[in-house]
Amino acid sequence: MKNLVELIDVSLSYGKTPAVSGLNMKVEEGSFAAVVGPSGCGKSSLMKLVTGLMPATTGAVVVDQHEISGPVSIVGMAFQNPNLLPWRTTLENVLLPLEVVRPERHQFRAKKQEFVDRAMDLLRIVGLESFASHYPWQLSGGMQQRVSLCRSLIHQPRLLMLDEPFGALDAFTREELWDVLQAIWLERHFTAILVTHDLREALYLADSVHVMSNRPGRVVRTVDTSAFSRPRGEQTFLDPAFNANVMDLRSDIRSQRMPIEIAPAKPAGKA
Ligand SMILES: Nc1ncnc2c1ncn2[C@@H]1O[C@H](COP(=O)(O)OP(=O)(O)OP(=O)(O)O)[C@@H](O)[C@H]1O
Repeated sequence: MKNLVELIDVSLSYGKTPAVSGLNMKVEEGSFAAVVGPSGCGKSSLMKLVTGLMPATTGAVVVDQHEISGPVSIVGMAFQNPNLLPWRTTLENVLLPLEVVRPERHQFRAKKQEFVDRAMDLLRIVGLESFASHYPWQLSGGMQQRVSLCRSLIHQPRLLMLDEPFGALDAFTREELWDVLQAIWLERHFTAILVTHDLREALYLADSVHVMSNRPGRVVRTVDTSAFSRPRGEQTFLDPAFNANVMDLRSDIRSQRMPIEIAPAKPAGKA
Protein backbone atom coordinates (compact mmCIF):
# COMPACT_ATOMS: atom_id res chain seq x y z
CA MET A 1 0.00 0.00 0.00
CA LYS A 2 1.41 3.44 -0.88
CA ASN A 3 1.83 6.25 1.62
CA LEU A 4 -0.69 9.07 1.34
CA VAL A 5 1.23 11.26 3.79
CA GLU A 6 4.95 11.38 4.46
CA LEU A 7 6.89 13.84 6.61
CA ILE A 8 10.61 13.75 5.88
CA ASP A 9 12.94 15.29 8.44
CA VAL A 10 10.54 18.20 8.98
CA SER A 11 11.11 21.15 11.26
CA LEU A 12 8.75 24.04 11.97
CA SER A 13 9.61 27.11 14.02
CA TYR A 14 7.45 30.01 15.15
CA GLY A 15 10.00 32.82 15.13
CA LYS A 16 12.75 31.54 17.37
CA THR A 17 10.57 28.81 18.94
CA PRO A 18 11.12 25.40 17.34
CA ALA A 19 7.81 23.52 17.53
CA VAL A 20 8.87 20.32 15.72
CA SER A 21 12.30 19.16 14.58
CA GLY A 22 13.55 16.00 12.82
CA LEU A 23 9.95 14.86 12.42
CA ASN A 24 9.52 11.73 10.30
CA MET A 25 6.20 9.99 9.81
CA LYS A 26 4.45 7.86 7.18
CA VAL A 27 0.74 7.18 6.86
CA GLU A 28 -0.45 4.55 4.40
CA GLU A 29 -3.40 5.30 2.16
CA GLY A 30 -6.60 3.97 3.74
CA SER A 31 -5.08 3.54 7.20
CA PHE A 32 -5.96 5.21 10.50
CA ALA A 33 -3.06 6.92 12.30
CA ALA A 34 -3.12 8.55 15.72
CA VAL A 35 -0.63 11.02 17.17
CA VAL A 36 -0.14 11.33 20.93
CA GLY A 37 2.40 13.24 22.99
CA PRO A 38 2.91 15.54 25.94
CA SER A 39 1.19 18.92 25.95
CA GLY A 40 2.90 21.44 23.65
CA CYS A 41 4.90 18.80 21.75
CA GLY A 42 3.72 20.06 18.38
CA LYS A 43 0.65 17.91 17.59
CA SER A 44 -1.37 20.84 16.25
CA SER A 45 1.68 22.03 14.33
CA LEU A 46 1.80 18.61 12.68
CA MET A 47 -1.84 19.06 11.60
CA LYS A 48 -1.02 22.47 10.11
CA LEU A 49 1.96 21.01 8.25
CA VAL A 50 0.03 18.10 6.74
CA THR A 51 -2.89 20.30 5.62
CA GLY A 52 -0.48 22.85 4.16
CA LEU A 53 -1.70 25.65 6.43
CA MET A 54 1.90 26.16 7.64
CA PRO A 55 4.95 25.56 5.44
CA ALA A 56 7.77 23.43 6.87
CA THR A 57 10.78 25.50 7.89
CA THR A 58 13.03 22.66 6.67
CA GLY A 59 12.36 19.16 5.33
CA ALA A 60 9.49 17.99 3.11
CA VAL A 61 5.80 17.24 3.58
CA VAL A 62 4.62 14.87 0.86
CA VAL A 63 0.89 14.31 0.34
CA ASP A 64 -0.35 12.02 -2.41
CA GLN A 65 3.16 11.74 -3.91
CA HIS A 66 3.66 15.53 -4.17
CA GLU A 67 5.71 17.78 -1.93
CA ILE A 68 3.19 20.38 -0.80
CA SER A 69 3.69 24.14 -0.78
CA GLY A 70 0.18 25.35 0.13
CA PRO A 71 -3.25 24.21 1.36
CA VAL A 72 -4.15 20.65 0.39
CA SER A 73 -7.48 20.07 -1.37
CA ILE A 74 -7.97 16.34 -0.59
CA VAL A 75 -8.35 17.00 3.12
CA GLY A 76 -11.31 17.26 5.50
CA MET A 77 -10.95 18.55 9.05
CA ALA A 78 -12.82 18.10 12.34
CA PHE A 79 -12.02 19.93 15.56
CA GLN A 80 -12.93 19.83 19.25
CA ASN A 81 -15.61 22.48 18.74
CA PRO A 82 -18.26 21.36 16.21
CA ASN A 83 -18.81 25.01 15.12
CA LEU A 84 -22.24 24.45 13.57
CA LEU A 85 -24.11 27.48 12.21
CA PRO A 86 -27.08 27.97 14.57
CA TRP A 87 -29.46 29.21 11.87
CA ARG A 88 -28.93 26.13 9.69
CA THR A 89 -30.50 22.71 10.14
CA THR A 90 -28.41 19.56 10.51
CA LEU A 91 -28.72 18.82 6.79
CA GLU A 92 -27.89 22.42 5.81
CA ASN A 93 -24.83 22.39 8.07
CA VAL A 94 -23.57 19.16 6.49
CA LEU A 95 -24.11 20.60 2.99
CA LEU A 96 -22.33 23.88 3.76
CA PRO A 97 -18.85 22.98 2.38
CA LEU A 98 -20.38 22.04 -0.97
CA GLU A 99 -21.91 25.53 -1.21
CA VAL A 100 -18.59 27.32 -0.64
CA VAL A 101 -15.79 25.09 -1.91
CA ARG A 102 -14.77 24.56 -5.52
CA PRO A 103 -15.60 22.65 -7.66
CA GLU A 104 -18.89 21.67 -5.98
CA ARG A 105 -20.13 25.23 -5.37
CA HIS A 106 -20.53 25.73 -9.12
CA GLN A 107 -22.53 22.51 -9.38
CA PHE A 108 -24.60 23.02 -6.24
CA ARG A 109 -27.91 23.92 -7.90
CA ALA A 110 -27.61 21.33 -10.66
CA LYS A 111 -26.52 18.52 -8.34
CA LYS A 112 -28.43 19.48 -5.20
CA GLN A 113 -30.43 16.23 -4.97
CA GLU A 114 -27.28 14.14 -5.37
CA PHE A 115 -25.56 16.17 -2.62
CA VAL A 116 -28.59 15.86 -0.31
CA ASP A 117 -28.56 12.07 -0.85
CA ARG A 118 -24.86 12.02 -0.02
CA ALA A 119 -25.45 14.03 3.18
CA MET A 120 -28.38 11.83 4.23
CA ASP A 121 -26.25 8.74 3.69
CA LEU A 122 -23.60 10.10 6.06
CA LEU A 123 -26.27 11.07 8.60
CA ARG A 124 -27.60 7.50 8.38
CA ILE A 125 -24.17 6.04 9.24
CA VAL A 126 -23.86 8.27 12.33
CA GLY A 127 -27.48 7.58 13.38
CA LEU A 128 -28.88 11.06 12.78
CA GLU A 129 -31.08 10.50 9.74
CA SER A 130 -34.19 11.51 11.66
CA PHE A 131 -32.53 14.71 12.96
CA ALA A 132 -31.85 16.22 9.52
CA SER A 133 -34.35 19.06 10.07
CA HIS A 134 -33.30 19.84 13.63
CA TYR A 135 -31.27 22.93 14.54
CA PRO A 136 -27.99 22.71 16.52
CA TRP A 137 -29.64 23.91 19.74
CA GLN A 138 -31.96 20.90 19.55
CA LEU A 139 -28.99 18.49 19.54
CA SER A 140 -26.74 17.23 22.35
CA GLY A 141 -22.98 17.92 22.25
CA GLY A 142 -22.31 14.39 20.99
CA MET A 143 -24.94 14.74 18.24
CA GLN A 144 -23.41 18.06 17.16
CA GLN A 145 -20.02 16.39 16.90
CA ARG A 146 -21.57 13.65 14.71
CA VAL A 147 -22.91 16.38 12.41
CA SER A 148 -19.47 17.97 12.33
CA LEU A 149 -17.97 14.61 11.27
CA CYS A 150 -20.49 14.32 8.44
CA ARG A 151 -19.71 17.89 7.34
CA SER A 152 -15.98 17.14 7.27
CA LEU A 153 -16.63 14.15 4.97
CA ILE A 154 -19.28 15.61 2.64
CA HIS A 155 -16.76 16.53 -0.07
CA GLN A 156 -15.42 12.94 0.07
CA PRO A 157 -11.88 13.83 1.16
CA ARG A 158 -9.23 11.14 0.83
CA LEU A 159 -7.62 12.38 4.06
CA LEU A 160 -9.48 13.27 7.28
CA MET A 161 -7.59 15.25 9.93
CA LEU A 162 -9.09 15.08 13.41
CA ASP A 163 -7.75 17.47 16.06
CA GLU A 164 -9.01 16.35 19.49
CA PRO A 165 -12.54 15.92 18.05
CA PHE A 166 -14.00 14.35 21.21
CA GLY A 167 -11.98 16.30 23.80
CA ALA A 168 -14.95 18.34 25.05
CA LEU A 169 -17.36 15.40 25.46
CA ASP A 170 -18.11 13.38 28.59
CA ALA A 171 -16.51 9.93 28.82
CA PHE A 172 -19.63 7.94 27.79
CA THR A 173 -20.43 10.12 24.79
CA ARG A 174 -16.80 10.08 23.76
CA GLU A 175 -16.69 6.28 23.68
CA GLU A 176 -19.97 6.24 21.74
CA LEU A 177 -18.40 8.55 19.17
CA TRP A 178 -15.33 6.31 18.82
CA ASP A 179 -17.70 3.64 17.48
CA VAL A 180 -19.42 6.17 15.22
CA LEU A 181 -16.08 7.26 13.76
CA GLN A 182 -14.96 3.64 13.42
CA ALA A 183 -18.21 2.84 11.57
CA ILE A 184 -17.76 5.69 9.06
CA TRP A 185 -14.11 4.82 8.52
CA LEU A 186 -14.86 1.10 8.01
CA GLU A 187 -17.53 1.99 5.46
CA ARG A 188 -15.65 4.73 3.59
CA HIS A 189 -12.00 3.78 4.12
CA PHE A 190 -10.49 7.24 3.83
CA THR A 191 -7.08 7.88 5.42
CA ALA A 192 -7.35 9.40 8.91
CA ILE A 193 -4.91 11.20 11.19
CA LEU A 194 -6.20 11.74 14.71
CA VAL A 195 -4.46 13.99 17.23
CA THR A 196 -5.51 13.17 20.76
CA HIS A 197 -4.52 13.29 24.43
CA ASP A 198 -6.58 10.16 25.08
CA LEU A 199 -4.36 7.07 24.83
CA ARG A 200 -7.26 4.59 24.85
CA GLU A 201 -8.91 6.55 22.07
CA ALA A 202 -5.71 6.44 20.01
CA LEU A 203 -5.25 2.68 20.48
CA TYR A 204 -8.94 1.89 19.95
CA LEU A 205 -9.29 3.78 16.68
CA ALA A 206 -5.91 3.63 14.99
CA ASP A 207 -3.84 1.08 13.08
CA SER A 208 -0.68 2.87 14.19
CA VAL A 209 -0.06 5.25 17.08
CA HIS A 210 2.81 7.72 16.74
CA VAL A 211 4.28 8.96 20.02
CA MET A 212 5.86 12.41 19.93
CA SER A 213 8.70 13.68 22.07
CA ASN A 214 8.67 16.81 24.12
CA ARG A 215 9.00 20.09 22.16
CA PRO A 216 10.53 20.34 19.63
CA GLY A 217 8.43 17.33 18.71
CA ARG A 218 9.49 14.32 16.67
CA VAL A 219 8.13 10.80 16.53
CA VAL A 220 9.98 8.66 19.08
CA ARG A 221 7.96 5.45 18.75
CA THR A 222 5.26 4.02 16.52
CA VAL A 223 2.97 1.36 17.93
CA ASP A 224 1.33 -1.05 15.47
CA THR A 225 -2.21 -1.80 16.68
CA SER A 226 -3.38 -3.80 13.68
CA ALA A 227 -3.42 -6.98 15.80
CA PHE A 228 -6.66 -5.79 17.46
CA SER A 229 -9.35 -7.08 15.12
CA ARG A 230 -12.09 -4.84 13.71
CA PRO A 231 -14.69 -3.78 14.36
CA ARG A 232 -13.33 -3.02 17.80
CA GLY A 233 -15.73 -2.95 20.73
CA GLU A 234 -16.15 -3.94 24.39
CA GLN A 235 -13.95 -7.01 23.80
CA THR A 236 -11.03 -4.76 22.82
CA PHE A 237 -11.04 -2.98 26.20
CA LEU A 238 -10.97 -6.36 27.94
CA ASP A 239 -7.95 -7.56 25.96
CA PRO A 240 -4.90 -7.59 28.30
CA ALA A 241 -2.66 -6.69 25.31
CA PHE A 242 -4.73 -3.53 24.74
CA ASN A 243 -4.34 -2.45 28.36
CA ALA A 244 -0.63 -3.26 28.31
CA ASN A 245 -0.31 -0.95 25.31
CA VAL A 246 -2.13 1.82 27.18
CA MET A 247 0.31 1.47 30.08
CA ASP A 248 3.32 1.50 27.72
CA LEU A 249 2.08 4.66 25.98
CA ARG A 250 1.45 6.27 29.34
CA SER A 251 5.02 5.62 30.43
CA ASP A 252 6.33 6.87 27.04
CA ILE A 253 4.52 10.17 27.53
CA ARG A 254 5.45 10.45 31.18
CA SER A 255 9.12 10.06 30.28
CA GLN A 256 8.77 12.82 27.68
CA ARG A 257 7.06 15.32 29.94
CA MET A 258 9.06 18.26 31.27
CA PRO A 259 9.68 17.90 35.00
CA ILE A 260 7.54 20.40 36.88
CA GLU A 261 9.68 22.49 39.18
CA ILE A 262 8.03 23.05 42.52
CA ALA A 263 9.65 25.78 44.58
CA PRO A 264 10.51 24.64 48.12
CA ALA A 265 8.10 25.98 50.73
CA LYS A 266 9.41 28.99 52.65
CA PRO A 267 9.83 28.43 56.39
CA ALA A 268 6.88 29.85 58.30
CA GLY A 269 7.28 33.43 59.50
CA LYS A 270 9.79 34.45 56.82
CA ALA A 271 8.81 36.95 54.12
N1 LIG B 1 1.85 30.94 16.84
C1 LIG B 1 2.81 30.53 17.68
N2 LIG B 1 3.80 31.38 18.09
C2 LIG B 1 4.77 30.97 18.93
N3 LIG B 1 4.86 29.73 19.46
C3 LIG B 1 3.88 28.85 19.10
C4 LIG B 1 2.82 29.21 18.21
N4 LIG B 1 2.01 28.11 18.05
C5 LIG B 1 2.56 27.14 18.82
N5 LIG B 1 3.68 27.59 19.44
C6 LIG B 1 4.55 26.79 20.34
O1 LIG B 1 4.95 25.63 19.63
C7 LIG B 1 4.85 24.48 20.44
C8 LIG B 1 3.98 23.44 19.78
O2 LIG B 1 2.62 23.94 19.74
P1 LIG B 1 1.41 23.03 19.28
O3 LIG B 1 0.16 23.83 19.44
O4 LIG B 1 1.70 22.46 17.95
O5 LIG B 1 1.49 21.87 20.38
P2 LIG B 1 0.38 20.80 20.84
O6 LIG B 1 1.12 19.52 21.06
O7 LIG B 1 -0.74 20.78 19.88
O8 LIG B 1 -0.08 21.42 22.22
P3 LIG B 1 -1.30 20.94 23.17
O9 LIG B 1 -1.09 19.48 23.44
O10 LIG B 1 -1.11 21.76 24.40
O11 LIG B 1 -2.57 21.23 22.43
C9 LIG B 1 4.29 24.93 21.77
O12 LIG B 1 5.34 24.92 22.72
C10 LIG B 1 3.76 26.32 21.54
O13 LIG B 1 4.02 27.13 22.66
